[in-house]
Amino acid sequence: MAPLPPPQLHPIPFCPKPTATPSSRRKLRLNSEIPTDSELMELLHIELAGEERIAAHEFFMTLAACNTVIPILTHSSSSCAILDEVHDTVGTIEYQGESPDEQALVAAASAYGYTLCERTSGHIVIDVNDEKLRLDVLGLHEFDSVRKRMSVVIRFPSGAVKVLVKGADTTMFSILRKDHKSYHDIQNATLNHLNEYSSEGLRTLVVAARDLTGEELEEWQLMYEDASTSLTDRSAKLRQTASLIECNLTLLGASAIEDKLQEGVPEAIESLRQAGMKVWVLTGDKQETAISIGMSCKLLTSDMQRIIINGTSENECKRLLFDAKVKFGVNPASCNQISTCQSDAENGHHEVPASMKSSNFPEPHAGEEGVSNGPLALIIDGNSLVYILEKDLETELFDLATSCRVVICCRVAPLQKAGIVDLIKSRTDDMTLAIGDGANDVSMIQMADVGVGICGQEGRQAVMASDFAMGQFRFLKRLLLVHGHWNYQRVGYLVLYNFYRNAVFVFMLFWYILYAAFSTTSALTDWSSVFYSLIYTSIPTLVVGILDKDLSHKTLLKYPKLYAAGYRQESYNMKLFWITMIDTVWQSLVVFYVPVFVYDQSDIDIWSMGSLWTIAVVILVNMHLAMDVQRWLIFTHMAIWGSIIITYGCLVVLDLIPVFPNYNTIFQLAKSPTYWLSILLIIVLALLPRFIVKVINQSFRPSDIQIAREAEILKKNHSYIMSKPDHDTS
Ligand SMILES: Nc1ncnc2c1ncn2[C@@H]1O[C@H](COP(=O)(O)OP(=O)(O)OP(=O)(O)O)[C@@H](O)[C@H]1O
Ligand SMILES: [Mg+2]
Repeated sequence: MAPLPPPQLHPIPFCPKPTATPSSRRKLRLNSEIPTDSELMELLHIELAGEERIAAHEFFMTLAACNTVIPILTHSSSSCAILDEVHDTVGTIEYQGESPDEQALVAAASAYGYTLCERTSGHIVIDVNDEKLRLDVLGLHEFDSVRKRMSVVIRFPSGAVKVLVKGADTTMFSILRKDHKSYHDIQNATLNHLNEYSSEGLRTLVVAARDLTGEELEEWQLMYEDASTSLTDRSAKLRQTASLIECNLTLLGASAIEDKLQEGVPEAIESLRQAGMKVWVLTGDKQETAISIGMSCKLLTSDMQRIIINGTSENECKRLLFDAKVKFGVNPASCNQISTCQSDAENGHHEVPASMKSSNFPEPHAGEEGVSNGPLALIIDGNSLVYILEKDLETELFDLATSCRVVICCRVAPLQKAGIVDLIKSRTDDMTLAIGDGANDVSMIQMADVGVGICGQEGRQAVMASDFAMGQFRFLKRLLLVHGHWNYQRVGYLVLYNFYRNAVFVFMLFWYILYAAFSTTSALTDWSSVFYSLIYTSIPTLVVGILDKDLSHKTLLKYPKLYAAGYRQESYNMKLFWITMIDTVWQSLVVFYVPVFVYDQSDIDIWSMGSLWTIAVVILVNMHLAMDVQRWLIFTHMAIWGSIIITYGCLVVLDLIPVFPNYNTIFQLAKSPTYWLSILLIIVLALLPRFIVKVINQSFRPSDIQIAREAEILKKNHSYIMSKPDHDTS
């Protein structure tokens, strides 16, 4: 008998927490916000006979049974366990599960009258149009990203045993029964529907089932038992067991689920791109779905030229890559700076995209002579990646991919996602960032330099494997553009400052050793040497390192290009390091020699000189820091000026102890104005070159950050003046 075309489940809006609708004698119903197809509904309510009716019945039974969703009765006087009892009360049922897609499918099945209402380890109960069916679950082959399908073996009350399977079209069509005479018609009709749905950006699934014979069941049961209790290679054995029964299936239908983009995804991606990052999408979804999602998050635009690589053999992939390179004039990539970031642009229940950021990433070659005019977008599928990543075609892919503005890899397995990140990591010096929300993103998150997990509805595996966790994709913009920028500036400055802070002190001691002709005497007390790093100068370093901000978060979010300072290494680079070191040598010479010259003709003792050097160097490094502080807070004032006061306090205390050689020195010194004037002279002379260079740089060669800062300050002052009442401004 030729089965009729399979029923198509119409796009179902995702309904995360459906609740029961109060209707008399219908005990467990979800809130019917889910739109249903009236024709299909009618079909499902006629007598269970005829191929179309049976296929529709089995389709919804599969949706309700083939999943790992757990129904939770939150408020009900009824119990599904009492199967034959008739209840008038209404229960509220909620579905909980790892996959939001499955929750949506179970909710959809419920809307069509197939309500999953109980699940234990051994059985499930499905309410089929008010008749409760208890089905024994003999085994479950969980979904995995390699098989891209899942199956469940069910014994029906009639004694028949069936395997119900659902999965991605790519892996489902190969395991369907092909001897059926109308197989091709059904397959083509389903494929057309699938293409239609996926080009609308919907996530599609194919549903199929078959009866198991007694022998098949026996053989499978033996293998399943062995595999599920195996201590070694368990997942491989289970996969092998699954393949035993996941074959010769009858196609029942296909479903499509809308996976809405999270709020703010297109804007976030746009900002990341403006900041100079290259965004790549790595998804397990179908190509059409991925392209549609790419369009809706504005990653792909209509003016882009698409290079599609869908090879089925190594040679074909090679040819496609080569042709694309020739056609679009792609030269071998010479870039050495790329960064990656995988982004979950979708709703929490649909993890997805991966991306790469580049600083000096070679700009797309599109637009070259006789070639193309628009930017390039590379779309490549998982099948091709099998040949490309595992063979010697990586270089070709790298050249092509780095020449494209956008890269979308679809139907990729978790390890392929990691492979792509590795491709960029191993061939460039740039930082890669991967972001995702599903278990299939874990390998990629771990492979990338920075892994970000989104706490979505797909479980917590991605979050557990990540360096940073966030609730939504759009927060990535703030994480990178604001916190990334601030942290880079702070760390860059602090590294230089700490080198300077320690080196200026050591150089000062070094000049003394030279001056004293290596006499092994010491001018500074041991206490001063220890306290210098520990007390006198440590707190300002910490406070500025934690609290300083060069620009406000508003400016940084408004002008994503300011992020470029990071990958241009503006805050810390070799040039800056050596300039700082030269400045350090100058400052240490000033600190040491000014007192030497000032007190040249006096009879001052060495401990007094040491005391002067100590306080001078502490004031100097704090003034140096004060010159660079960008945002003055009460804590910054307290830390910087407080450190100088504390240093004086410590010197006074130490000089009060008669057994110390420096006893009383500070009291003698502080009496004379020469002491105070020499400190002033040291500070002015030491910081003068630095001050002049800063002024020249800011006036004649301001960086983007300095310009933005100036604009921010002027605007603030301007708005302050504008907002002042008349009598104030007058
Ligand atoms: N629970 C499931 N049961 C059966 N098939 C599934 C299930 N979840 C996903 N699939 C199918 O397997 C495919 C691959 O899933 P996978 O989780 O690797 O990627 P994805 O969820 O589509 O995309 P992303 O990379 O964005 O997570 C899906 O596109 C879908 O067709
Ligand atoms: Mg997924």
